Amino acid sequence: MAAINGVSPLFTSSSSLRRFSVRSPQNTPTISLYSPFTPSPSPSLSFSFPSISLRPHPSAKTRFLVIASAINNLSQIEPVPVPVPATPEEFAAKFPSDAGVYAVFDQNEDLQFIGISRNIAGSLLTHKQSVPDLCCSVKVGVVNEPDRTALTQAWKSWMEEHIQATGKVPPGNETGNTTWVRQPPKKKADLRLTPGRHVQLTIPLEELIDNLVKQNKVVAFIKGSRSAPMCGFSQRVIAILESQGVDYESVDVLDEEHNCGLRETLKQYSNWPTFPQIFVNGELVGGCDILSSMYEKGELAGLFKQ
Ligand SMILES: N[C@@H](CCC(=O)N[C@@H](CS)C(=O)NCC(=O)O)C(=O)O
Ligand code: FES
Repeated sequence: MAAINGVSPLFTSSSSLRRFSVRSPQNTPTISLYSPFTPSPSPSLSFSFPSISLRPHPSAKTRFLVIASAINNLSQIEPVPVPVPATPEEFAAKFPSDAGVYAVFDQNEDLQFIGISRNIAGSLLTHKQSVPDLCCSVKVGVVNEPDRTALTQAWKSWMEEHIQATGKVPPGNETGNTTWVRQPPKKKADLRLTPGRHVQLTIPLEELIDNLVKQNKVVAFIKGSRSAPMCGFSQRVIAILESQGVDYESVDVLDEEHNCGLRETLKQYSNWPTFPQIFVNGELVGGCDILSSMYEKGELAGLFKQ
């Protein structure tokens, strides 16, 4: 059963909202609406999708004035200005951290994007930080019992309303527009010992390795790149390092273009015959077995703190 709460712009937190129920005559989903407004004539409203009528919740001391409705009344919700600066505290105070739908407007009050979120305040903060100019005010609708169907229905309802009113999809919802999509954090590039085979360095490879492991706190020599390890042992150590949240460098020993000769020279430098090889503070810690064992014993945090 879906329940949807429209959040009024006049309130700074969801806890201060009053709740009303909306029930369809055919007993289709109950929708709860929050309204900041004081008594009004008993409301009765029909929506095209889904077909429902409004009436005050029996326990409500005040009656519902149809302004802060959620799914079929996007146009009737006053937008809430987005706080600047964009801090988690400001957003948590101003917007609910519940699941629901939200519509974002730019400074010209043009609707840019309609989104679904499991944490509306969190999503809005991310948007404000990544596209501040497009994110000036928002309308928010909290969805109670927010299963996938209820959320999708709420989103679809707002989207249909906007398309009906303007004849177009908000730019941020157009196919291929990734402005509002959370991008996965970019992985660091692997380090390279040389610019390429075409440049003949006069510095011996041992010295390059020595500099590299001494100038970087954690270095993993692996087969393949950190984003696409070419061997299960290397993959395992990358996963372990990532799980620790440690800032580390990686070097691909199979990259003969930029690390020509590294595979054999490193074995001599470290006196260790296999890869991966993990160095911390210029010292070889070991390979996959040793790192895995330290991980299982919970010893890695201490190692990386040194
Ligand atoms: N037991 C080793 C497993 C790693 C291993 O056996 N690596 C092999 C296969 S990837 C290797 O590097 N052989 C030398 C080479 O390929 O040059 C560890 O703990 O790291
Ligand atoms: S490349 Fe075959 S086991 Fe590592």
